[in-house]
Amino acid sequence: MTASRVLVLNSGSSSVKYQLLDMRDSSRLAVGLVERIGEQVSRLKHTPLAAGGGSREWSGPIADHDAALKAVAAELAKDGLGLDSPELAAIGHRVVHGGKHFTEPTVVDDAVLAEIERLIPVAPLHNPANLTGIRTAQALRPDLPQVAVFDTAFHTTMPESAARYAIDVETADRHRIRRYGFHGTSHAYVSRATAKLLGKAPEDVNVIVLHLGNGASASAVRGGRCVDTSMGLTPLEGLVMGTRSGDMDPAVIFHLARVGDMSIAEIDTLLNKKSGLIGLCGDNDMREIRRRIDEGDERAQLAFDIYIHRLKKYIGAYYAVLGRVDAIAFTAGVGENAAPVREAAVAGLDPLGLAVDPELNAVRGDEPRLISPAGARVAVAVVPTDEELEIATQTYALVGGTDMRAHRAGND
Ligand SMILES: Nc1ncnc2c1ncn2[C@@H]1O[C@H](COP(=O)(O)OP(=O)(O)O)[C@@H](O)[C@H]1O
Ligand SMILES: CC(=O)OP(=O)(O)O
Ligand SMILES: [Mg+2]
Repeated sequence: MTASRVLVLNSGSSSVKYQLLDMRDSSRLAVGLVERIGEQVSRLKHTPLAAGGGSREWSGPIADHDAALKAVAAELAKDGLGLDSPELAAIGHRVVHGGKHFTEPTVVDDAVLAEIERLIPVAPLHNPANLTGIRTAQALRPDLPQVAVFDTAFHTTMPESAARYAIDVETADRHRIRRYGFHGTSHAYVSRATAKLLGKAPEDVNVIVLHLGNGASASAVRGGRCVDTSMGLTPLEGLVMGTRSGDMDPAVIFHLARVGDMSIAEIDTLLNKKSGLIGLCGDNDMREIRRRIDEGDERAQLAFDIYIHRLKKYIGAYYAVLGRVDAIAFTAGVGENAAPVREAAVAGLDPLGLAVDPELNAVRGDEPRLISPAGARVAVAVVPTDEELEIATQTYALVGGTDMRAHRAGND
């Protein structure tokens, strides 16, 4: 029996999403989520799809990502899908910051671990959790290849004109300050899937991808290669997000330090965790914000308007960067589910060939779909992302499994 399973771990600052896949047909054997790690009550939800059973939920304290992964391993073992299985070929890890160095999925060794650790200052919310996930997985299965798939990799094709900040070149180079971009696994997957939806090869289409989750980013993809993206040195730049400010005058930071008497650590927390939608209206969940707007809540409406204004600016900017745009693709939690966000983001852009058909926009579903009117110059699409499948596919290909690229969205 050849090992054909891949476990994918997507460790966030306070959560772990995981999937166990059988790469012979890319089917999911189990999926799950551990949330609120480090809080008094953490929650684990495990769904053993292969076993046909329903979801199991568990609440209780899970102190850190090490404990979280051990709890996941215990749940998998209950269904005979434990990490000790000889059918497991590799474990694939989402690693958020890979710097300039990692342009491809990489089998983890000590040097790779050291580099991920060195990048912690530029991804303080994400890289420590990614590292713990890898180390715990290594301890559980020292014989298995651990593969790191980097959020930054897809963006390494950006030209210097997009990747560099206009600051002193020597200072920037000394501290490796440049725009790296994130959510690259999603931007890559979704731009390919969008080309497929249009019945074209990725090389032949220019796409603006809007990844709108809790973290949010836009990218301009020309012929399958990223030419610009909205996140920068860290995942703080760009769009308005659930808890992050996105773009603002950097002098706000000096002002808060000098006049507001705040420390750098306090400002960091303010901009990363207490800004964006939650800072503007007290909620970071778009469902809740829409509910409040329907009740006439003005703060929620203003937060929504600021979110949309920024999104629209990026659509315009990337339209100009690409020159010719074939499609705009909405993805991730907000992009896939929030029809009012999609409608508002393209409202008034008819002169650019952009419009949304209200009936098509109201359709819900898991499949990629067009929401622009028939005959529109630019296709507007909802394209569900699947970072876990993409990580599994890249991981399996790297460790010598059958190259599943033909099965990936957009390539078959
Ligand atoms: N039905 C829905 N309507 C509007 N927004 C939704 C819906 N479902 C999820 N969301 C939004 O998606 C967000 C989470 O997106 P997701 O891509 O899962 O984020 P992340 O991976 O960054 O945790 C939630 O904060 C919520 O605002
Ligand atoms: C990089 C990033 O912002 O990731 P997430 O959306 O998972 O927080
Ligand atoms: Mg996400």
